[in-house]
Amino acid sequence: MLTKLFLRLHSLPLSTLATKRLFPKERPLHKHLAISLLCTATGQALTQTLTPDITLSYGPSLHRGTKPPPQKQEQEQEDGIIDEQSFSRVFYLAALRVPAKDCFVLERRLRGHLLNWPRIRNIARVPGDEVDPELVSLLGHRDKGQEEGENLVSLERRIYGKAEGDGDVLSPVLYRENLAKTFNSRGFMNFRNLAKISRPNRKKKKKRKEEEEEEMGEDRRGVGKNDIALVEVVEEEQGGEDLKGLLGDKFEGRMRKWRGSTRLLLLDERYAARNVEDLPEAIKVVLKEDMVERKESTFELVRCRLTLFYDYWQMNEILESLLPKGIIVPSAFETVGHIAHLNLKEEHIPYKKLIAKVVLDKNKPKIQTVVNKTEAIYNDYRTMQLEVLAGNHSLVTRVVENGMRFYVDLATVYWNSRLATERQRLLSGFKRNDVVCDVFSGVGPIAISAAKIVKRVFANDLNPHAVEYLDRNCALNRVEKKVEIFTMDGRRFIQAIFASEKAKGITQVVMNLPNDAVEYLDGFRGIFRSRPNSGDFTFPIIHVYGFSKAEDPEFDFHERIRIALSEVAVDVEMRRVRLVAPGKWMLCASFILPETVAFADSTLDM
Ligand SMILES: C[S@@+](CC[C@H](N)C(=O)[O-])C[C@H]1O[C@@H](n2cnc3c(N)ncnc32)[C@H](O)[C@@H]1O
Repeated sequence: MLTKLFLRLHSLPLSTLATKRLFPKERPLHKHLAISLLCTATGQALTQTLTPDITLSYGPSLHRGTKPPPQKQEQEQEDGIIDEQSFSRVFYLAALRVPAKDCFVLERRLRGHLLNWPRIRNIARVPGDEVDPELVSLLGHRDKGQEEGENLVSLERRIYGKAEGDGDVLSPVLYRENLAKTFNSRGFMNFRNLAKISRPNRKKKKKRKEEEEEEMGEDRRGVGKNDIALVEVVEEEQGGEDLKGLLGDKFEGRMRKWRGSTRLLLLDERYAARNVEDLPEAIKVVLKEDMVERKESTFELVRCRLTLFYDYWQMNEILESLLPKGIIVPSAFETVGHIAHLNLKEEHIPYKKLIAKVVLDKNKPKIQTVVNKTEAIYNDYRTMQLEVLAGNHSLVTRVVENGMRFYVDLATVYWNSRLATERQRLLSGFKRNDVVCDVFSGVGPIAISAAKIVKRVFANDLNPHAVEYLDRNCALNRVEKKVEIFTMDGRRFIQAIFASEKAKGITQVVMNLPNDAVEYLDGFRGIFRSRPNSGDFTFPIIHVYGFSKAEDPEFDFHERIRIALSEVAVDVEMRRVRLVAPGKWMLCASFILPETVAFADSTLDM
């Protein structure tokens, strides 16, 4: 059943319009949700309804709308397989069909009355709404006082060489001659040679097309269905001239009024079941103005169906509906390059593959792999035990931080994107003449970024995989000449580097191994002991990271530093970096290596 309103000047005032013509069966929202099965004329099941949630009476929600009938047999939900079809929801709305060229002006005017749903454009397109302007000009416009019938006859003559009642068909030669005389340059499209002369060159044509698209403000690729939603007109006027025969199947029913390209302005869902006289004044004014201006309306009110697909819904909406009630929906994850890194709780484990699939689906294409940390970090290299739950199994990824690129293999090296801000802060304190010594460098986020600022960097890590990536990343960021790489235990590295000639210029030392770095501070005791006291020494600034669960984390950390250095008078600048767990702080302490420590007698047992 198709119904539409065709507004004509004489039909004013709008309140006199027969309400039933517009939406023959009023279907207010609550009724709509209550219907268990809506049947089409052929008796097929059209929709399955959902139990309405009274608390959610407005806006798109998986608890609202109706489910379209399944297209294929619903499958048992397997591990990690999501029945995407079960997330489709159908909403019925009213829309104004308007000429494409007017849609943006009207959108601005009617803003408060249009559909305002996230990610749904209130200017919608349906298949066949685009009409070649040349065809429109061939038909002419009724505004010019020409009857539609005349337009059709003239169009038929131009396309077929004859119209109904014209008698014999013209001979091809005469026909072409006739055409050549009457057509303007754009009318030669069907005749190759003539078309070549008259067709604007490709570049110009492309430019014109782009301009037209820009005018329309839309991307033609978005016509009809996209991945998140589909708008279809479900009720419109029947009758009128059928131009299908002339223009092809896709124009069936659409071109009867021959207005050219059109767009749908989706009206706010409150107006879904309203008749024209019940629409707000702002909309009625627009309709009236149109009729006055053009002698007959080019606007029509249609009923349409908006289907929202799996891709429309946000991650939390999908997870909420997938997971049993009472289970907290995992909402956050860390990302390292193309990898999403979950930290699932015990209660999530039975659903880990489903959760991972949703995370993957909702964060493509940036996320290609979803992993879960299977146990806390205990090993020396601070690497994580990861289980790949969805996507590709490659844990080698590329991260961009601070304008630098880093290759990382999460299976063998440490990386934490959450420290990016802290690293940035640390780097902001480095100067051109600094020489940096990164004792626990990992794949180089500090060392390599520092190398762009400072004179020289000595970077060390015990993990051979980390050092391999450090080397690769230095080359990738073109700092290989500035960075000298070592693979040693941190304490021995400190001893070795400060025993060498390199020690002279070292101004900054970074010790980012928060679990244990403070224990390595004893490595500085006596580093200059064997050198003459009058020598040219630089006492570097040491930046050491640590965790503290104490009530006064700064005091606690300071105490541990003093103990490690066996020195009471250490003037420390302390900063809280971030809360890593409830009650557990990560801190950064910065201090100048005390002279007493550097020349201390007690050294490490080598
Ligand atoms: C927390 S990570 C920090 C890495 C890097 N600074 C970053 O911000 O990504 C600590 C690094 O210290 C390395 N490491 C652990 N124990 C070490 C030791 N005894 N000597 C040297 N490096 C060590 C680990 O392999 C790891 O790469």
